[in-house]
Amino acid sequence: MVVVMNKTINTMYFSPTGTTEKIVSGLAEKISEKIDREIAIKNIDFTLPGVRNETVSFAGEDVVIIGVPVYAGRVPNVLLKYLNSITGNGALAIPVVVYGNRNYDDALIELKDILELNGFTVIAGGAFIGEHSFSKILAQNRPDEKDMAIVSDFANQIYTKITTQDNMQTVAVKGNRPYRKYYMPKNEQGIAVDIRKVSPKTNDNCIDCKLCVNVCPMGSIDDEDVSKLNGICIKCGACVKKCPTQAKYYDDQDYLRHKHELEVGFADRREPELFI
Ligand SMILES: Cc1cc2nc3c(=O)[nH]c(=O)nc-3n(C[C@H](O)[C@H](O)[C@H](O)COP(=O)(O)O)c2cc1C
Repeated sequence: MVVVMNKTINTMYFSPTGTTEKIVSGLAEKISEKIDREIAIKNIDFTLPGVRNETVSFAGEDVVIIGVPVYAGRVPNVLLKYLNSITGNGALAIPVVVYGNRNYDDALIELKDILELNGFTVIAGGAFIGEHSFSKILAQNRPDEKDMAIVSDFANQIYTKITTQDNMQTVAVKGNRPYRKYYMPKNEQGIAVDIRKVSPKTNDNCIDCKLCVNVCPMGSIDDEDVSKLNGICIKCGACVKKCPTQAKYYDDQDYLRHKHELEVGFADRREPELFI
């Protein structure tokens, strides 16, 4: 039997430190390798704010692999408006969430619900692990080779599902409804602390290359004075991890305590979870 897949493979991701991009692109590449003809993967990287002003809509012949990092156990709230504006028109979707080895809580079910409300048919979903945005040691260098082997296996399963089922079955994923509240760090007394106002400082290593200005997903770093913020900071880690001279750092005690607590408390390796 010759299996024909007349689908266009699309990827969409928000990925300030690149781990979500690695999983989503890896999945798309592995699926397209199975298809017996040259196909181009269409990609929308919506990490930068300008891209999120453009409207996006799909059609029935599209397969869309869409990924976001897990922030506070949920889909990053700054993305909700954009995500809700994407139209599926019956396209098949594979939601992917990538988390920093603590937990993905209700992020995957939330992303799946958003996609279904937008008119997508959700046929598979996955939660993967990426190096934590706050840390250089928590889930260090993940996704790694072992993760990418699981990505490859997941791609095979997705390909099989798409090419063998006439009536695409939707998938159930792990998570609670109603969703749990946004996860909040606690201080030494066990009281929840709000680190939303925390933002990175800039030290003398800064060579004013403006890279941070160009990678900030909120477009918040002042072009003239890169130590100044003109908008909100979501603590995504892009400016800190991408700075070529390690000039961006945090000194907020609650933030640093939380980071340490995560590094100590969630050191045991977690493994990807696939739903299909
Ligand atoms: C504001 C914020 C909140 C986060 N919350 C969680 C969380 O609840 N659970 C978790 O395991 N990781 C959490 N992370 C870590 C990221 O989900 C993880 O590092 C992810 O791989 C980052 O994706 P990216 O490389 O595509 O930016 C959080 C990161 C940030 C910036």
